[in-house]
Amino acid sequence: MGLRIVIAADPAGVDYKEAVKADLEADPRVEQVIDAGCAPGETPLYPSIAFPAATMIAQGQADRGIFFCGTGMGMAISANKVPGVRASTAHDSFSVERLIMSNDAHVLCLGQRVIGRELARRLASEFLGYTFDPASHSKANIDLIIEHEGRADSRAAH
Ligand SMILES: O=C(CO)[C@H](O)COP(=O)(O)O
Repeated sequence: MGLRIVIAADPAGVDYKEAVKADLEADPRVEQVIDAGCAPGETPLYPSIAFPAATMIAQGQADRGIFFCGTGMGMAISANKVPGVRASTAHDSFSVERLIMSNDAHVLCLGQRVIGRELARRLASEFLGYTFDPASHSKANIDLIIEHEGRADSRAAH
């Protein structure tokens, strides 16, 4: 079964979102592309786009996300506030590889004001090519993050 990818951007990242969206729609590894906005010409604040987009992953409606803003950082910070979602900016091939292989992340965040369009398109494609190995030594790190989130949730509930 193919990947379900949610894409999202604020106004500073929308041009790259549109370019990557076209790539994903032509990618045989991708089963579904979900565009969580914004549309060109809209002017939302980035958290208002990132929260619902990341929630789609937390709720199992999407497998991974590729989010865009000026630097990639605001979208990453916002996405990480959604429990269960791991997101980071990564602007080179090695970091994108480790984002999956070390961090089992769900969301790659890219900065339209930081890297060129062709590099963004390439990194988005590379991001889909990796699958986390649950037998790797990195699993213990991920488990500790998940355990911490569980504790944080139970504290919030009391
Ligand atoms: O890059 C951004 C957030 O990390 C966003 O696209 C622009 O944010 P701003 O500098 O607060 O306008």
